[in-house]
Amino acid sequence: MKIVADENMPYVEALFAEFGQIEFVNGRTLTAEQVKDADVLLVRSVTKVDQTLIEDAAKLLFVGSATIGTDHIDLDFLHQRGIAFSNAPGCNATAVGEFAFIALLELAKRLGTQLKGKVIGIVGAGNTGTAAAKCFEAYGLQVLLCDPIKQAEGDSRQFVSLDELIAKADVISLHVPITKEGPHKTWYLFDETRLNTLKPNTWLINCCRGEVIDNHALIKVKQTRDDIKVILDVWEGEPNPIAELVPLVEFATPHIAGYSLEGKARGTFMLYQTLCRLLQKDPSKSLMGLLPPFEFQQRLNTADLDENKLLKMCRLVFDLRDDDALFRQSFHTATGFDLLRKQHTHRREFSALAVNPASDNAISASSDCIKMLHSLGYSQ
Ligand SMILES: NC(=O)c1ccc[n+]([C@@H]2O[C@H](COP(=O)([O-])OP(=O)(O)OC[C@H]3O[C@@H](n4cnc5c(N)ncnc54)[C@H](O)[C@@H]3O)[C@@H](O)[C@H]2O)c1
Ligand SMILES: O=C(O)[C@H](O)[C@H](O)COP(=O)(O)O
Repeated sequence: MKIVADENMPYVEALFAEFGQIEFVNGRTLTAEQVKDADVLLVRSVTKVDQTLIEDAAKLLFVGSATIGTDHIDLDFLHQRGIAFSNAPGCNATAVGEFAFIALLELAKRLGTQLKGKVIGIVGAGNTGTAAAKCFEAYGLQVLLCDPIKQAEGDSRQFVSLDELIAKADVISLHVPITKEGPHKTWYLFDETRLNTLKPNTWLINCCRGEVIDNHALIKVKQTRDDIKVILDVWEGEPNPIAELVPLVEFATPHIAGYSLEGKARGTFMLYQTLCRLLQKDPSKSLMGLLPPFEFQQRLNTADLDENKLLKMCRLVFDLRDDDALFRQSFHTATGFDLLRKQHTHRREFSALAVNPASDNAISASSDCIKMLHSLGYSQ
């Protein structure tokens, strides 16, 4: 069996070698010629899988995308050809939720203010939106959810309309898929008109898909409204963000919100499980067996865990400032954006780090802080 896999997908060798020969390819420049004799194709969000790419791949039985989003896949064409497909829903949701939380702590620090006390509006209450809400709620923040689709399906959580969310939230975090049609289409959901309705001093963070915000309109609005603060992990026209926008953004990263080692491992592992099912084979590997331990010990006085100290704890797993600095240095070169992603050092999720009270410090104030850290996702 021949497996063609994106070279930037960790753990493919460890999980798929048992099925046959693996050929690693550059997913961005993948051609029909390279996939024509593949049985299995494993891709990331940068590969457009459509008729042009796989028309001649007569043996292709499975396409797997180690991503949450499926906007790069022509699902109808795969269905027509009878090729099995799986993405990896939820694989990197925790990573995205923690990214949004850490990024907003960083923004508060940079602006000399506090995240504590802010009202957070989450647009799209699926896997990543829910993971983000979990972090904000663990920190005691009020969260408003907007998801008309889930609301219509009878989801038991409380929802608000987008207009109400914009009017009430201090922070807006975007977590929708990109859709170009229908009553809830998200392409340019935040166009110039909507951006102009943001209340003064709103913080806007996008870690879903770049085109959910009209980036040209955002430049225009930011030029007259510096009170709005923006964090962007995703950009219109990736891998070529509009250069003029970058200096207007407080934190800029190259589509790596989902890049935790755990998230990457889960993504590849979910495709492995699907292929095992398809081939009616019992999986011989385990997810936990893939992840290296994260060893770190530090004595913290958690009795007074203020926001500064909380941010320091978050920086143990992910220091967003490094990615922001690297992005500004090299996003504008021809291959800069993709190289930043390829060379990204996968961070760990909060769960990789165990937090326990020191035996001589088990007073009730510290145990509240420890409970909060555990609710955020740190292990016991
Ligand atoms: N930056 C990254 O690294 C990264 C990582 C993972 C996912 N993503 C992107 O984030 C998107 C969301 O991921 P997810 O796992 O939460 O997906 P999901 O499908 O679990 O949730 C998306 C939610 O958005 C809701 N929605 C759709 N249209 C809406 C609208 N107009 N208004 C409000 N809600 C709407 C849906 O009902 C759904 O509940 C993915 O499709 C992917 O494009 C980015
Ligand atoms: O849809 C997703 O899962 C994310 O956007 C994902 O993090 C994209 O990462 P890539 O596949 O480009 O490595």
